Amino acid sequence: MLALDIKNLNKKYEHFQLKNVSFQMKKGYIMGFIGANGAGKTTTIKSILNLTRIDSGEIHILGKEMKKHEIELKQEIGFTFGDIHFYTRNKIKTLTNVIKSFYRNWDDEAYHNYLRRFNLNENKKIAELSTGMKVKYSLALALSHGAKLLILDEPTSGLDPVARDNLLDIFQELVEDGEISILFSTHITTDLEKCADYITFIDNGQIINSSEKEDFIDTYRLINGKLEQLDSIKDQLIAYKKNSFGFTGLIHTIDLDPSLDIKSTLPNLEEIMIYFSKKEDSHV
Ligand SMILES: Nc1ncnc2c1ncn2[C@@H]1O[C@H](COP(=O)(O)OP(=O)(O)OP(=O)(O)O)[C@@H](O)[C@H]1O
Repeated sequence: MLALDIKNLNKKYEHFQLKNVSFQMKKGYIMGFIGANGAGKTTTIKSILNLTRIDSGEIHILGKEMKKHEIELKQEIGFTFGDIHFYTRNKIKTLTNVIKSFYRNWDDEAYHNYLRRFNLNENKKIAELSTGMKVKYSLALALSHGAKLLILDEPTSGLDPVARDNLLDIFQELVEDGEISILFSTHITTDLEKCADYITFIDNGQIINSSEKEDFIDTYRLINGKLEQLDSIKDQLIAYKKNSFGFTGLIHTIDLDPSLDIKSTLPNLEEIMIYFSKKEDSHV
């Protein structure tokens, strides 16, 4: 079963648009959603959650069409956007009491467990929370109403390395029994190397690739060549950088001619993102 099925999502702002965004996420897995600043991650997430109006497209969540079943589906979705701009003069406890009243399956025991695990004091005011504490509090809320799909916008940014590592462990525990699925956007590609099963990469409003992590990486090769080889391969490269030894470039694996005497290695996610960000200039 699919936790998420997005088809041909289009959304236009004055200076930006999501263009035919389509991807699917299987139930019980963790998908990392990556892309540079301004690539369209938050806009996609808000569109999925119907927090912004889309121009066209179809969104199915847990087998149901979001447009038709929004109220019911919102019970099954936990989402966070990190910051909290409301009820800031109130204590955590007060805001929780408001939020929990919206959820049929609110689990107080789970909520208090997460507060303890995240070292959060219910008597602190929202305005007194650090960025990392706000992220953790948002997550505690998202995790305490029996959500089957978690959609988290940059949940690890603002967290220190220890808190981030703890959170990634929690993600892995949550998906273990195959019932919960997690989509999270991030810039921190090492988080994905640790815990994502699937990667979806958005660049300038378009999905470049969405696949299992190993297949995703295997789609590309990083090559190191001599300057005199550059002309013969330049057109196939996604982008390249010249250096004092020659050049390094990113290429689609299928475009790499094995008969060429050029060293190639598997890139990491960060390298893939960096070269794509330079694609428009064709070289860096
Ligand atoms: N309400 C809006 N009105 C007009 N343009 C918007 C609006 N919200 C976002 N945008 C534009 O849409 C583009 C994509 O923004 P979005 O927040 O989706 O990117 P992102 O990938 O989440 O970036 P980041 O990693 O920086 O959070 C940006 O150019 C942004 O300026």
